[in-house]
Amino acid sequence: MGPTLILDDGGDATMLVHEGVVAERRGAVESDPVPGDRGYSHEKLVFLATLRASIAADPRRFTRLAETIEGVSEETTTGVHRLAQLAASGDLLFPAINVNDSVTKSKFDNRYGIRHSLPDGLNRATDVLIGGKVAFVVGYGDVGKGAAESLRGQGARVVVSEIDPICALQAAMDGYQVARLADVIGQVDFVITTTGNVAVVTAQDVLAMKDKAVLGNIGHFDNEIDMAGLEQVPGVTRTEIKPQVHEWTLPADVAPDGTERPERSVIVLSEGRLLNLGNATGHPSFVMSASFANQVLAQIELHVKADYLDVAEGATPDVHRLPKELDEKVARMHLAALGADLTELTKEQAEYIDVDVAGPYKSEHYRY
Ligand SMILES: NC(=O)c1ccc[n+]([C@@H]2O[C@H](COP(=O)([O-])OP(=O)(O)OC[C@H]3O[C@@H](n4cnc5c(N)ncnc54)[C@H](O)[C@@H]3O)[C@@H](O)[C@H]2O)c1
Repeated sequence: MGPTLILDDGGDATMLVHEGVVAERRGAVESDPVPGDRGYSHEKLVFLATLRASIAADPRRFTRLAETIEGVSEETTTGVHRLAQLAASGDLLFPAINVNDSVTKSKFDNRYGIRHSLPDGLNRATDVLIGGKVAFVVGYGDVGKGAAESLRGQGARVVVSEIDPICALQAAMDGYQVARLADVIGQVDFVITTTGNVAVVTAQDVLAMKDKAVLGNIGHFDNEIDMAGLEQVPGVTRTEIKPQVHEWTLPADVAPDGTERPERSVIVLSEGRLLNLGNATGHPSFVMSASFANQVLAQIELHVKADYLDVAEGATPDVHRLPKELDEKVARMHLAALGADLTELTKEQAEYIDVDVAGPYKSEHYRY
């Protein structure tokens, strides 16, 4: 018997099973994309090569696996996005629990974890002083909020870009300059991507960067910064300063506005992959303890087949969040280690605000 549960981070194992089933049904794996194609990345090539090798060795491996798997719990924003796409198209093969959107995951790991591990990565990689410099954070979601806060804490002047007006307004109200990357790129010393989106820093953006500026991604894949596009720039060279730290020398050229630009270079961290993992040791264990407690609870829910995971006759599986009671339980379990004393509701207060003394204390749509 094969595995019955997947515990995923980024959706790779889940996608391998789903795309494996499709490829086995078709008897072939899709052809490799080339630089410039939608979805091209080094990871995608490795993914497709893995599928090809699997089908050659065992043409029904993923079909069998999909039959025994009872569900998946997913750790991160990008993986949840992929699950949501599969559920929307009716192609999700088993129920999924979105661990990322437990409050005790995304509002803690994505924010407070990044607040620790972003400066850790920058310092270990470069030891460049952050104070007094200009730092640009692309995206102001949970990861962007932690990134901007940590850079400001180091004394940087932080500029944020957003495509979502709510997050852009939050950034402005938090006191950050909100600007488009292209408008200020020539003045910034650090560019950090936090979006989980594709090509938010293009090769043209890199060409416009200040000499010796530092560029890093703490969002997701190496296509968030268009690394494949950067490699294609004529005359560009890459020198390894130390593992995971590369100086990309850009040839003298003429900018789109006609200005002549001399030879210059930018420092790219972790080859465009997650810099807090490549240049440092990721998040500290305490914040990951909250994330992994959610994962353990989600795996138990899948194993015992909690009622809300049932798939109705004729319906397709869906993506669920953990019940709020369990989210509160994770937080409750971490309070004592920080010396935090929780106030207990009186029965009268609980009735007044219409909750149970034991929780949950907030409605599902409360945003924290
Ligand atoms: N490095 C790590 O350790 C770590 C930890 C947690 C999450 N992540 C990853 O970080 C990424 C972001 O996670 P999150 O929880 O902050 O997600 P989120 O959805 O809360 O935030 C992403 C933000 O990026 C914005 N955005 C999208 N495209 C943009 C663009 N072109 N320009 C500017 N802003 C843009 C969105 O509007 C959104 O506000 C995900 O890929 C997630 O998987 C990484």
